[in-house]
Amino acid sequence: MQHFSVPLFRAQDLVCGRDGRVVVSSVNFALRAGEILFLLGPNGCGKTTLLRTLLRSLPALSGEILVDGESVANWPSEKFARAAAYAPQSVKPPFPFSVFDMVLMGRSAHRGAFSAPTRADREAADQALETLGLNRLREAAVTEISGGERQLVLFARALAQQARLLILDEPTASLDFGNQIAVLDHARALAKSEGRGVILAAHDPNHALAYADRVGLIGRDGKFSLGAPEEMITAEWLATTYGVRARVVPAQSGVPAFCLPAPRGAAEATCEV
Ligand SMILES: Nc1ncnc2c1ncn2[C@@H]1O[C@H](COP(=O)(O)OP(=O)(O)OP(=O)(O)O)[C@@H](O)[C@H]1O
Repeated sequence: MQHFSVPLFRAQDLVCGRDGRVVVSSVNFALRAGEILFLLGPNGCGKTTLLRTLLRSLPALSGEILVDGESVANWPSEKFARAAAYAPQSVKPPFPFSVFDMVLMGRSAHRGAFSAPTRADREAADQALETLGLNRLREAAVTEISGGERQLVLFARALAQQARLLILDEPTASLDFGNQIAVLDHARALAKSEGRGVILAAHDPNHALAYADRVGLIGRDGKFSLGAPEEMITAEWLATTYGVRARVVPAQSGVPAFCLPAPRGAAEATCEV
């Protein structure tokens, strides 16, 4: 039996890169069932590189990845895919699969490569479409829907995979305000009600302040650092990382902390911390 204190997922002294060049270093974290980890950092700092390394689709330059305390280095890909599901940044697929077939692809880890989908596979795909309000697009070609709709389809495909760990690359980037909150609420429900682990790359610090249990920051130098959201997302960090003056309002009376950027040229007094 799994001891309760063993994290669902752990990255240990991980160094990630492209073509042998180090992009992100000093990655150390343990994610427990029920936790949400946000990754934040400027464009090009290495969030996708790190996520793809965690997923083993890019080789780690050094370090180790463990699921339930076991190194995944030699796991067959089907076994790893049953543990970890991925929704990439929105991409336009090369073939006009139907939305339903695209979501059904999330089930391929649960059956042999050449086996027909089972009833359980179809039910899982239907459930994911229903959850995200995508039923009306069920038969639409994924090449003929909007960018935001395609992003929801990629999230639905990851949901259909029913893995214990969800890795989401900017899942709200092309979504309207309502769908951003719906996706984040759903990710939180999966963590808090079903005990899944969620790792999510994002750009909006307010999303991390409202939804993260912990935040991993990647600096422009590629160094990874980890902490509680309000420890990591400070006015100083926003200024040095993005050159944005902002006021960070601490959590109070059930309202999560949030940051309020001041437009350049606005009076200094508007963003006192
Ligand atoms: N396919 C690739 N081949 C080689 N280098 C790449 C490739 N994709 C990205 N890079 C480089 O790797 C570094 C990290 O890129 P990555 O996409 O991981 O950053 P990111 O933080 O996810 O960026 P963004 O916020 O813009 O999505 C950058 O220097 C980028 O130019």
